[in-house]
Amino acid sequence: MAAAGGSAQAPRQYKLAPQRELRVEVLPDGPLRVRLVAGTAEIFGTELPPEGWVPVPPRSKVAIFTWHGATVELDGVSESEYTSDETPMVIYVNTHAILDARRSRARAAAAQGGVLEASQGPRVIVVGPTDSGKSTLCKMLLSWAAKQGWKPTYVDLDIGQGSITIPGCISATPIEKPIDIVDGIPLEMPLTYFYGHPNPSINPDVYKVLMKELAQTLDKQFSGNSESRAAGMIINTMGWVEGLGYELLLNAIETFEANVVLVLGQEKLWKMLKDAVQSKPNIDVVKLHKSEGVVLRNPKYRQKNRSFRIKEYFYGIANDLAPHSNVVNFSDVSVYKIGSGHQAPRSALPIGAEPVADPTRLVAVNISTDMVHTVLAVPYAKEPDEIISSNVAGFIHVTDVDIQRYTNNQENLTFACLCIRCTYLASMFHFRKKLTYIAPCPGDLPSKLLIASSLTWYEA
Ligand SMILES: Nc1ncnc2c1ncn2[C@@H]1O[C@H](COP(=O)(O)OP(=O)(O)OP(=O)(O)O)[C@@H](O)[C@H]1O
Repeated sequence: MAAAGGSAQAPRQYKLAPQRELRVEVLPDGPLRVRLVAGTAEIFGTELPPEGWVPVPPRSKVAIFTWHGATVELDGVSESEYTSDETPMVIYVNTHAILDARRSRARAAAAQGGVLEASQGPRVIVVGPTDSGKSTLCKMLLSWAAKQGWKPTYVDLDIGQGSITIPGCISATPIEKPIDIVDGIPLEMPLTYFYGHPNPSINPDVYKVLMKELAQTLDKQFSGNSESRAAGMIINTMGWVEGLGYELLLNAIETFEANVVLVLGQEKLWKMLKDAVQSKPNIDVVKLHKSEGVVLRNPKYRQKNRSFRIKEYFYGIANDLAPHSNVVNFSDVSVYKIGSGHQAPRSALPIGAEPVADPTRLVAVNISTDMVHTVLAVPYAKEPDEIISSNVAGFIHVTDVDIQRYTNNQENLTFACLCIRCTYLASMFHFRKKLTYIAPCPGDLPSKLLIASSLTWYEA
């Protein structure tokens, strides 16, 4: 076992015996790279190429694992690095083999024109407390399946981290090849629904509605694509497994019709879920060991990581993208918030009816300086009432809201207030009312409708 730490480190080689892994934590400002010198090794299911250096992204915590033995070389500074032979990898790969057999059975059933249910591959949901290795296990199961030619669908319900697009979203995307060690989950074809907050307790009903929308859309896609249907889904979930969090997990199992529940590292949760679904014999609830290598991340780290995920959306993981700055008039866009939770006033209701909060109500919001530094989603919706069921085309980040910059250009002058001071000002100036934002691509926004959020990112 070898340890390391912060200061300059010379390139060093590790000879790994079969089924051993080298665990490395990369510093926030990296850089660190790895090279396979001999044998074969993989990072969370994706093989290291036989030649050349592979950069390991800053802040990442990885395990370089070998099935048959390998020598690897590290170059750069790390926060820590050590080897271990205590890994649950054999159990994980056996789980993959069972899922794979189910995929093959589903494909065969589809070829024989059997009943629709038989042609459905495994719908796997991975659950467990925070830092139990859920996202990592999902990556491995997806990459191993893709390596064998399947195109499983990755569904990410973890709005706290957002591994497909940004936090605050629930998303799904087909995985066509092992997940790239540097670029992560491919961004080309995600199906994304915007919740807008990193915590489902802010509006659990909206979270449930969005899960339902996503599940229905995937069902439609599967009905026309027997290969995707046979490959099935791997669903990642939040680490919140108590109270409302547990209720939402049950809801997710039901909504996505999961038939395999993999429970990581918590006996109590496994028992609770097993009891909860005992009347459904088609659901297998399986307990798996958590890897000792999983790194614990405190709330401050998670908050920082959320900001980095937002930054990466606009600037790229390697900081190699250049977002485009744009300006729109307030009158060119309409911003909505989903689910204010406000109750309709009694006066607006029929006599005797009690006001009930509508958690999925759409509320138009005024553009204000409070929006600076927040993320707004751009849905494909053309009408406001389509917003909740619409997936999003992308996101913009508000960099400035200009409400009161005066100009002496007197066109389009509108003043609601008729007091002497305003009337005087109105005769000289008009308010510009412009919103400035960055977007990943140049050009006009694909929709005039925007969805507000509580997600913020402060450009350094
Ligand atoms: N064997 C390992 N060696 C080193 N690092 C690991 C190992 N397994 C997982 N990690 C790292 O530990 C961290 C936490 O793992 P992961 O994100 O999979 O947990 P999680 O249960 O999904 O977390 P969350 O609570 O955010 O949902 C990640 O940075 C991951 O890369």
